[in-house]
Amino acid sequence: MSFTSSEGPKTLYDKVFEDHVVHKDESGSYLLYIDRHLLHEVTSPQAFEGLKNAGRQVRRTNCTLATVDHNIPTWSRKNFQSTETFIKEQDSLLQVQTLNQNVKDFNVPYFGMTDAKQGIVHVIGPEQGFTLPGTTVVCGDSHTSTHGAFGALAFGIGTSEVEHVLATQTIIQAKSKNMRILVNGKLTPGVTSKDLILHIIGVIGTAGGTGCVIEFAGQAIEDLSMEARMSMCNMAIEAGARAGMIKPDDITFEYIKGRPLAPKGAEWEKAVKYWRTLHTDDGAHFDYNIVVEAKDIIPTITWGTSPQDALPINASVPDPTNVTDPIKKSSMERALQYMGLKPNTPLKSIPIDKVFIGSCTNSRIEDLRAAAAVVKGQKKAQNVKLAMVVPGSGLVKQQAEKEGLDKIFEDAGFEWREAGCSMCLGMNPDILDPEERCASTSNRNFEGRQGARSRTHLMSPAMAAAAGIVGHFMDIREFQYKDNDVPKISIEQDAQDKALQDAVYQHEKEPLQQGESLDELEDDEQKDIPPEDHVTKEMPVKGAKAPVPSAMQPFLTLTGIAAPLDKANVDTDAIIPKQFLKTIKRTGLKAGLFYEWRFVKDANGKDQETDFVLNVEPYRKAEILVVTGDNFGCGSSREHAPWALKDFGIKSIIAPSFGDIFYNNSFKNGLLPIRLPQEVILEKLYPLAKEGTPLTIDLPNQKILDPQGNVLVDHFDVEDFRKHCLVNGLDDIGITLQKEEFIQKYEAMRKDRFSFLENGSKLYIAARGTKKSPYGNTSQEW
Ligand SMILES: CC(C)[C@H](C(=O)O)[C@@H](O)C(=O)O
Ligand code: SF4
Repeated sequence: MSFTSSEGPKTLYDKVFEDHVVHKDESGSYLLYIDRHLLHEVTSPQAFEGLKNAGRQVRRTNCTLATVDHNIPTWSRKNFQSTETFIKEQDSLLQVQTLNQNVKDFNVPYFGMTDAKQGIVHVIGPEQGFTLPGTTVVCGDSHTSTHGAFGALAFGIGTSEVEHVLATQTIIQAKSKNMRILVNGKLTPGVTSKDLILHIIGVIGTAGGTGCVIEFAGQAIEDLSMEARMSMCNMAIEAGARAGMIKPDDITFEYIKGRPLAPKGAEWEKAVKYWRTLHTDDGAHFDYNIVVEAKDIIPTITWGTSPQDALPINASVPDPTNVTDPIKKSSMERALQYMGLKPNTPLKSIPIDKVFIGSCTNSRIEDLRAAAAVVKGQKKAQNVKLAMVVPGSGLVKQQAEKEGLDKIFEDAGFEWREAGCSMCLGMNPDILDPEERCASTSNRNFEGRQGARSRTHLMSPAMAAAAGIVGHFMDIREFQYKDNDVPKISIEQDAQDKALQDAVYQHEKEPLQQGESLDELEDDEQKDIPPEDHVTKEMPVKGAKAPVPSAMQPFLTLTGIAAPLDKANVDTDAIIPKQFLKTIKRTGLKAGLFYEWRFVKDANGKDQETDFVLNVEPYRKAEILVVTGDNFGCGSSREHAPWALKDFGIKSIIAPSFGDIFYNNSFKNGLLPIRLPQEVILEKLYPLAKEGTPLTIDLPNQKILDPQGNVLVDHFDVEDFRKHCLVNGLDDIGITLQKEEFIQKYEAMRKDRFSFLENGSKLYIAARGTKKSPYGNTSQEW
């Protein structure tokens, strides 16, 4: 039974999407059921607060799994006593404590700091078998696209949507376009999926996938291990896509089988039968088709401040004098200045200061093995001040230690750390000093990403490790390995992986009795789990007030000063840098808006205003932003970006295109993003904004006018449903809760057809409070 029935051949995305439609309204907007919801401490506090204020509960705790990752220090937890003593930064501590409390209040399964299963949210989901093919997976985090490697429809959402999913287990979605990136042939030795995805982003650009779900297909993709597939899909968001997907196959099933939250026994068989139907049908329509020849790709790194600034390692730093497009030329000049690079310098000759091996892109066991293979028997270069290796989860760490990888790194002078996001974003103490250059396996090289004025170059784990050994970037294919016994840049899944992984899981459980298999034990455990449907439905919510209708200010007509911004690819890290994300409130973010662009430090370390447009009259009172370049709000899912803009007084942003998640988040906060062709902006709106002339945005009539009432733009597009909500100041959750009947109908169908999804994270709800800490402490968070 399907809730929608479109005829004809379908793409993988079409199939998964259609199998989750709860309701489609007249305006064409869909309500989709969410199977898996991951939570972390940065984007959830305001969502839980919203639930509490409205007296709402978590609809399905067993579809939910929480962990801490962004804020936590990566230094040793051997002497861990309490979160309070371990986390020194008070704002980081507050976010972690808030999550600790929220998971208790709402009975959400949680891997806290004393749990060996804790780790980066996109590492733990797959590792536990929580992420499954054909599921919808969301998280208040842009790199949720990672989970698409399993043939799941997985995408990042903002905090308002986190609240929506917690309350309703659904999300309001428009259908995306289908894009296929076909990678023909085989990758050559030394070339990994990280090189492949950097190459692809270099070709299609960071806005290339906007509005699309990308399916990665072809021989080179099918040959990839699950871990390598995850690195690919992880960075689909850097190509601007809503999600990345790869058809599930035997490699996928083999990876999932036996994981703690994966279906077992007959449910496993039923699941695999369904999962085998999840592939693009012959003749299915793709809106965009891109073909890449695997043999053409060589190890690739970034030189600039956007993931699209990717080049083969044997290239040189680009020269802006060769660029004619003025916007591209000036952004290249700025990037080179920021990165401290001279045009035409060979990439291989650039020295580095630090190495970071980690992040949700490349912190899994296979990544660590590839890096260890390079490092084995070698020593970190003298000029490299720090090389740190941060495993993606406690379980990855344990496995690496069993294999002796920690020793290999430490012998070479690399630091071996505890799991977390770490220097990928530096919300914890792991940051670069100003102007330090880092060889990093992460996914974003934005300005200030790894610390104020930091310089990030993205690359594969083996390339980052090699840079740490020789002290500058190098082509991994030319690297002289010391020890031939260790696997070199393995792209294949090692069968031993899972055996070891299973051993780790087993260690986590009660010791097995003689003759008892792990499978049997898990089946028994699952029998003990109380029959759940809406486990928390009757649960009193601590701190809950009487239900209040939450409504926004209606948006009708806006007349205001429009600030001109002549930039492309303005990412949400630039709109609101990471240090301002450590709040548990939605307000008070004005001071952080465009912080690195609005302020410089004086000799006394005090903030002084720059000549950035919002510091100049009359734009200090701007209510509209007129942006000339594409892809405004790309990158992170942080809803703090629209919160900060709103706090400043901005109510509408006009740009040629927007980052998908930012676009969504804006509407949820009463902020109107308007897409217009670049030539219209340049000809009609930008000149008026430059001279300080106010603009009028008439949302009901979808027009833009000048102060005399002359029509400048006689039509802009906005989806009916979004317009309806803005014009009437309506709250999405309230609207969705009125569709309870449809949600229940879907859930009844799901219980039958997708019974193998029912348990979800229930194992950890039942187990809560009974397990011992692997570190031997009695933990309050356990
Ligand atoms: C903090 C979170 C909102 C953010 C994201 O969405 O990506 C972070 O993980 C990042 O990588 O910038
Ligand atoms: S991109 Fe970095 S900060 Fe964001 S979830 Fe991944 S590891 Fe964490």
